Amino acid sequence: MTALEAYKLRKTYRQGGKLVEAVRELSLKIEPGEVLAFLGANGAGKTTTIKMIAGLIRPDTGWVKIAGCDPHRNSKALQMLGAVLEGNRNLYWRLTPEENLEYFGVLRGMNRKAAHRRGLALLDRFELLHKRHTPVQALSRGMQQKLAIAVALIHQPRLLLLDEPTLGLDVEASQNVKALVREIAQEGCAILLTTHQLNIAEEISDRVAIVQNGEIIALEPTARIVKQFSDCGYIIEFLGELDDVRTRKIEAIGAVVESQKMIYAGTPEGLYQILNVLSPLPLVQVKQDRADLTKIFLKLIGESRAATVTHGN
Ligand SMILES: Nc1ncnc2c1ncn2[C@@H]1O[C@H](COP(=O)(O)OP(=O)(O)OP(=O)(O)O)[C@@H](O)[C@H]1O
Repeated sequence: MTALEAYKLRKTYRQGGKLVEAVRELSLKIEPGEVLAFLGANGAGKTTTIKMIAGLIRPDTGWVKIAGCDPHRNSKALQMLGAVLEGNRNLYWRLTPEENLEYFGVLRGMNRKAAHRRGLALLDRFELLHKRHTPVQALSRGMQQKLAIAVALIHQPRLLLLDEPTLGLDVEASQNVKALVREIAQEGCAILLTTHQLNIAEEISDRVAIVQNGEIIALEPTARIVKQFSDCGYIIEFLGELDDVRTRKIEAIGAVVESQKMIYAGTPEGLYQILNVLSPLPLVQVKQDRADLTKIFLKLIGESRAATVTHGN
């Protein structure tokens, strides 16, 4: 059974007398064992979507089903959901890992003994068994993050929501969490992952959804999207200041402009148009580059913005 189905979700907020359409007709599905990376710039609508999926915000229209159950109508859906949403705030800092796991297991409807047993198994698997009696506040950040994921898995959910699981972790802790995410998926849990670290998304996701202005602008297998875009990325480095008019023209072609550099993943014709607009600023180099998710993301966001400018909305 499909682990997550979200259908035409829509949410509008009222902000200082103005309406903000945070999410508009957003649909997605995740199958068991699949990791979907949910990507988007700040304010794109990711958190609002995830909160609607987690049953924390009611959509204006549309619906969510977790393993066939709507979290807004049937509390059973929440038994099939695990979430690590805002950092590791799902933990009690003064309690030990063992106590946290048992507490949350019972809260999710498990009997105490079963929660204890599963908690110990998770601690063992997450290499935290030696810290089981240490208060959470005295654990390292990486350990806290692993524990937060363990707590979210205590009741063996079908769907795990992970918000920035590797943020602020060092290289080793980050590798550790990435490997765990893959393992959890291999055991059949579906994972919806949000991150701004696109290299992480590229490494561990099966599919990528890119959201902009509350809408999905790309939803594809990660390998396919990277392959599809390979060899079509250009980095253009130049000297001097680019004025606003020329910046807007170049953005309208679909490039993403940074300081003294722009990234364009389009056709050679588009590249020449950009060079024309740039002229007579001195060029440092124009190089073709292997596609990675960062460039693809910038390209799609750039194109989508260009389309918005062209259509004038
Ligand atoms: N409680 C709220 N009241 C009013 N507007 C809100 C509220 N929450 C979010 N918004 C607005 O909705 C839009 C989408 O916000 P959201 O937090 O879902 O984006 P996001 O993709 O998670 O961003 P980030 O990557 O910065 O966390 C933004 O314009 C934001 O300002």
